[in-house]
Amino acid sequence: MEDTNRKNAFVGNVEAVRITAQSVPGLTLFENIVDADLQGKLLDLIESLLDKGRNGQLSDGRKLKTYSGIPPNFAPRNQSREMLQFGVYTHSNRVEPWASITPIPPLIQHLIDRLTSCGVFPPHQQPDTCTINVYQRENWLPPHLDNPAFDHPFATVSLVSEQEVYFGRDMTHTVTMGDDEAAESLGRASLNPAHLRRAELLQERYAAISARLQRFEQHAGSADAREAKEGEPGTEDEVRNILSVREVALRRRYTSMKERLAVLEGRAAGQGVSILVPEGGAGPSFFGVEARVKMPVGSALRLDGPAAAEYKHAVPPPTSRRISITLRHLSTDGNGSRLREAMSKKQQNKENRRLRKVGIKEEKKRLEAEKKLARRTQKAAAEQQGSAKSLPLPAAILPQEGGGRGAASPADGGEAGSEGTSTPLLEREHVQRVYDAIAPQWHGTRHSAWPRVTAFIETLLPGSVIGDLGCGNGKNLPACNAIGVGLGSDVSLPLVEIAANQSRDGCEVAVADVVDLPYRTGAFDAALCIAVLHHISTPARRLRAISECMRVVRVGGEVLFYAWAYEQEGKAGEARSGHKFASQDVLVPFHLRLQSKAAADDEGVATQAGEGGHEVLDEEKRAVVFQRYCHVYREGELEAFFMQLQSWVTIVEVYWDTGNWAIRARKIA
Ligand SMILES: O=C(O)CCC(=O)C(=O)O
Ligand SMILES: [Fe+2]
Repeated sequence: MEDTNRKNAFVGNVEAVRITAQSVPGLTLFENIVDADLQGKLLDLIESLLDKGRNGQLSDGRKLKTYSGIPPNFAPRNQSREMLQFGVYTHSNRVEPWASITPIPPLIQHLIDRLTSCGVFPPHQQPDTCTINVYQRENWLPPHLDNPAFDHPFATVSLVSEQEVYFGRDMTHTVTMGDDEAAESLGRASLNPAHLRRAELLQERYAAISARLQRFEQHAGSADAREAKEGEPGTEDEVRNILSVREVALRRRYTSMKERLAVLEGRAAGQGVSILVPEGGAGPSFFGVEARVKMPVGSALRLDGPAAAEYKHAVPPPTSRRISITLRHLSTDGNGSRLREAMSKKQQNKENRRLRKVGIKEEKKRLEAEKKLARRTQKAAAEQQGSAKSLPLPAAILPQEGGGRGAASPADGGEAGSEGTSTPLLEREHVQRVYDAIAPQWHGTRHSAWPRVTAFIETLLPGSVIGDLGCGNGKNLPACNAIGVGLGSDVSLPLVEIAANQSRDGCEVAVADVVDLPYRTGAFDAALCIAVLHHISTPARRLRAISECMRVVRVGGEVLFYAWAYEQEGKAGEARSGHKFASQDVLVPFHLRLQSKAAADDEGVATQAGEGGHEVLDEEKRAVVFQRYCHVYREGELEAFFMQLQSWVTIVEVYWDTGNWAIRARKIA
């Protein structure tokens, strides 16, 4: 009785309902369906049920699913909202008719009656389910079609604040959480959301980097140039040149991304759809939006025909807290029985199992990530080993300090008077030539940065300019480019050529010996020198390589060095390589499969160091065996070099990682 009175009172208070057909077929907006008085009463009911739900008090002796909070795994993305449901329970767009839930309350039934009397619902198909969505400012819903178990039409009433709803047949979305990207594209390659997001990130990075470059340029002409020693790049002009080369490279990448962005936007416009990116960068972006419908407070939006069946709808984050009430009718099957009855016990069990799985999905993801890290660490150890045992290096072919070069002849380029900067024959034959020849096969098995190297890169400030000194095939460069800009150099041209293509937009790389780097003093914010020092054949050149790496970072910048360790036994629980070295100076064989050798010969890469190298054919294994020179470092040996640089370099960290000694050092002056 009480209910009937209310109904009469409310109907009398509402102004004429305005009905607007929208551009999407089957979509109709009904304005002024709910007046302030009815909204007030609905909000009182909703707030009191929310209070009870949050406190676990919505129960009639059984556990009721009437209230659901935001699932913890959705919370970081805000891709959700609090919910109250009546009649039938739905969860992530799945209908679960067997779940215990409160029946439709009289006030909601009153709202349904009102909608029916205004022509929103046909009298013969009154909604029997209700979902109330409570959105905080950052909450949103991704593009979706409502579960087909619901009849059409269905309708949503909007309360508290005005809200836009998006429609699009191929609408997709991505989510950006600060600097993180969780691409959730659902197809449509022509509007690949990941491309778009990359462009935005690049734009942010560009701004950060160009601000830094400007500051750099202001100082460069004064302090650095004056301090520059003879023979080092550092005069004002040289500084400006290097800066402008770097800036041109950045600008080129930036421009190419901007162009790609414009093409995407143009293509979208040509298809009559738009791309909507969140203000401030964080939040959901929507792609392929064909219509945007503003729902005033108190309006109802009815979806029927194509608007319900073909067009996805999405709810972007509201400008302030918003509540919606969606009213739907659960389908009947051919026999007139409800889905609840039609769903067999077996199906229900299957569904329950699936839901439990969803519950442990997060845990599984975590375990998978852990396993992946362990696999990568093992792989790093395996990469280090090579397939065959190393041989001690005959002492005679080791270059001698103080001008002698062992077996190298003067024509090979003497070291006297050049402070060890010209590459000795041993390194040219047993390092550079080997890598030149094996580059494609090497690249095929070295895919990503080692975990602790990645961890170091990820500690750097966004926009950092990072040198990868001895970059090999460039496997560290994508991680550098994800934070800022990575510039790589390596002694092997074929490897550098591979490295150039490691990132989608290309990488800035150069051919250089690490003992003589072509970069201006202080050019980088940080640098890597990974698996390089063990290929350097004399103590003078090792010292020179370390000080070159330190020279090219700015004061305050850090360099991470990794070099192969003589000690191959890790501590208990650590990954170990199991390798035993016969001596500290060794030749480590690399088996180049014959096919690759032929391919390499075709490209002329194996012949760069001249014909008649050291490699031998192993017909049985169908491989050409190259010998890589390595000097493996004993504990403390690398630190000793740093002692000599004490006045301007300090060691921050020393550790053993899967068969390598690692040193993180900072430039302090
Ligand atoms: O809150 C809205 O406006 C729409 C809600 C919705 O689409 C849904 O719950 O399926
Ligand atoms: Fe929906």
